[in-house]
Amino acid sequence: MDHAAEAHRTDLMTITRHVLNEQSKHPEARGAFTILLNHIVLGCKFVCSAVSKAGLAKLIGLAGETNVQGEEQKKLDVLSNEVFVKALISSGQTSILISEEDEDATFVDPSKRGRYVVVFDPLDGSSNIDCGVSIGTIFGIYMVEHKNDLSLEDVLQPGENMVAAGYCMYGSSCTLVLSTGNGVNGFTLDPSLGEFILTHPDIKIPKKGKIYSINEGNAKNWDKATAKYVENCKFPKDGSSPKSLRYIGSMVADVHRTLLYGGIFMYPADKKSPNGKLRLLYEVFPMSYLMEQAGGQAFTGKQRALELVPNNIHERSPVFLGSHGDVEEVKKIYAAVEEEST
Ligand SMILES: O=P(O)(O)OC[C@H]1O[C@](O)(COP(=O)(O)O)[C@@H](O)[C@@H]1O
Ligand SMILES: [Mg+2]
Ligand SMILES: [Mg+2]
Repeated sequence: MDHAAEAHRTDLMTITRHVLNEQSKHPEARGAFTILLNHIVLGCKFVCSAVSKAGLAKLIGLAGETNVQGEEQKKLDVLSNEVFVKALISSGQTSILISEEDEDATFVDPSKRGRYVVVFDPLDGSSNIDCGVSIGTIFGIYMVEHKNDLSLEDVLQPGENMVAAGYCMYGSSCTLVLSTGNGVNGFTLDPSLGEFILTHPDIKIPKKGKIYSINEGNAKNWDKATAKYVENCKFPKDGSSPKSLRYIGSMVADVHRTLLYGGIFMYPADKKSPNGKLRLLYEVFPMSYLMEQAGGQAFTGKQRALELVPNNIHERSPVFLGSHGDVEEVKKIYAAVEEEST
């Protein structure tokens, strides 16, 4: 066999094997992270299976109503939350969980505690469930030094302190994108094997893209800088071609496209929502972490997103993320508008 064929053969890699390889780079690691990740993967497979039956579940009773057997049908976002909370606690590796669906932080029982704090959006883009459009799960992972005397301070850390982040997209295929701080890799679930296989190794976002992604319905409330940037996407002053607009309304799907094709995804602050819409801990931070790891940028309109320090677990933040060059343009426009006003 020649070398090329040999290399091709060794490329078949499951997500577990990939994480074990990463672990071997840290001699002090004892496998706790691998166990945690296996449980996140389990949660993703579970939710993927539930999402694929979402339309069928409606045949026997609307979500949130009672089905013909008299059983309560759980809404998919509630079900997904239960799946992830159970999967994470039973990993034995978590200490605090923050979920979009739970008002308060969950402090894991000391007998089941590990060293990791997991922040997650169990089902992102839930308004798209009923029309079969891609939705997903987003997660970020922090590590705590100690397992006792834990407080919210252990969670309210800047995004740059995360040790890993990722998302799983439930779309035409089930795709898990992960970074453990050493680049970004994408895995696709082979349903017949029940395994996530490495299909997108070492993802790098294009330096500039041809797509912008924003909810244009909010235009009347935009600030000057956002309006100017979007105008420039449509009528570029440098004579280049206008960008195309794509907006799905599921952050996971919009960010996934941005990561693979390049361009920019924006959910800015505006007059109606001065902090934007997206949640800092479990939407903005994990996606910003992945973008930076793939060579892109994430900016809030004022600063690098990953440097923000959250004040509360469900805090919101504006975000502009994507290709390095496109986010750079937004930064320049914000700086110019700021200078004009001083
Ligand atoms: O409908 P809008 O205002 O454009 O908001 C879309 C954004 O809201 C979200 O759906 C919020 O996520 P949830 O479904 O988890 O609440 C993002 O996925 C998406 O980017
Ligand atoms: Mg969400
Ligand atoms: Mg959600």
